[in-house]
Amino acid sequence: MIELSHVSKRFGDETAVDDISLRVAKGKFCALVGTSGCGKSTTLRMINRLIEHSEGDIILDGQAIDAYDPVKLRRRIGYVIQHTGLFPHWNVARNIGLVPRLLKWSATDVQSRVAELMHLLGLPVDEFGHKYPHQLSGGQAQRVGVARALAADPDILLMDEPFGALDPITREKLQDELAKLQARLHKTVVFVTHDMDEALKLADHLVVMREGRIVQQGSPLALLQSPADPFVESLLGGLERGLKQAALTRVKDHMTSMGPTLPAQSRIPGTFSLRQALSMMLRDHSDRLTVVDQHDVPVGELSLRRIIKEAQLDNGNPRE
Ligand SMILES: Nc1ncnc2c1ncn2[C@@H]1O[C@H](COP(=O)(O)OP(=O)(O)OP(=O)(O)O)[C@@H](O)[C@H]1O
Repeated sequence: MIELSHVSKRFGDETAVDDISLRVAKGKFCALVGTSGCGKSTTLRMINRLIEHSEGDIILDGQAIDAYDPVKLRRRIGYVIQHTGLFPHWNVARNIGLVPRLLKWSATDVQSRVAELMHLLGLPVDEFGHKYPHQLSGGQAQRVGVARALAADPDILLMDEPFGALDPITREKLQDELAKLQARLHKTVVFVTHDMDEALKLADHLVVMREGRIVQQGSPLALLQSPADPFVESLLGGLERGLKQAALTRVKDHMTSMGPTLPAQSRIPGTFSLRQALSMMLRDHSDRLTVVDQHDVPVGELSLRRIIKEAQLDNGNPRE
């Protein structure tokens, strides 16, 4: 668990981070969002002591970070940055094995861990192990950065705009891969991004910062349902907020049982989102969908009326 309690950071006269408190439970994914210069990266770097905090307490697994040796602390925490930070004159395998080597793992253990991680990140060791960073695409280099951060199996992963420099398609692919990886590895993650959609997609806990302070934090759905002020609302997409909320809500959680009428022709898997359901209704000129399970067997139905009613309920308005 990571806990920040009344933490501030001053650079000379400037307060970069101003009295913030937040807690990331073990295995949870926390995203820090906010406009440029609001203190996101400083917050992240205080956690691994790349920057020392000026005030307050930062506690990792019950112990104040001041009690750890900074170098040992950083070896326990994975860190991924936007431009990978790979050593250009080292090949991929050597880059990934960096921390295990520093921790004095045996050569055989390092080698098998590197191969395991490269397999996990979709970079076969035979093909990529001997390449140098300049021979990789942006997406491949970023995967190597993630593999390197995971090499010594840290409990905590800090990620600073890791996909910020990638094109939208590669970025989305890496987000999906990270979500899958997280579902499997359950790291405690703090992730900095400018991209609210990326944060909404990945985070269990969303923290919105402005001018060094936290303006709101909570689950993505809670923030979408009741943004604290117009700033948070505009970051969350203003008028698009309804669709973003629908994107986080699954069809199977809102379907009703099959009615007595003929089932609708359009079929949607229950695992799809209400946003995808709305899109399908628009495409098929239909206000009703048949919900199917993984074997394409009908298990319920979803109507436009139902989606709108549920949205009213989620926003705290009574049902009609
Ligand atoms: N080493 C430093 N010395 C002086 N001021 C700094 C230093 N590092 C950061 N700052 C200042 O602290 C404030 C917060 O910076 P920080 O990098 O944490 O913001 P950010 O939210 O991560 O921004 P961005 O999204 O643009 O990366 C900024 O005003 C920045 O100029």
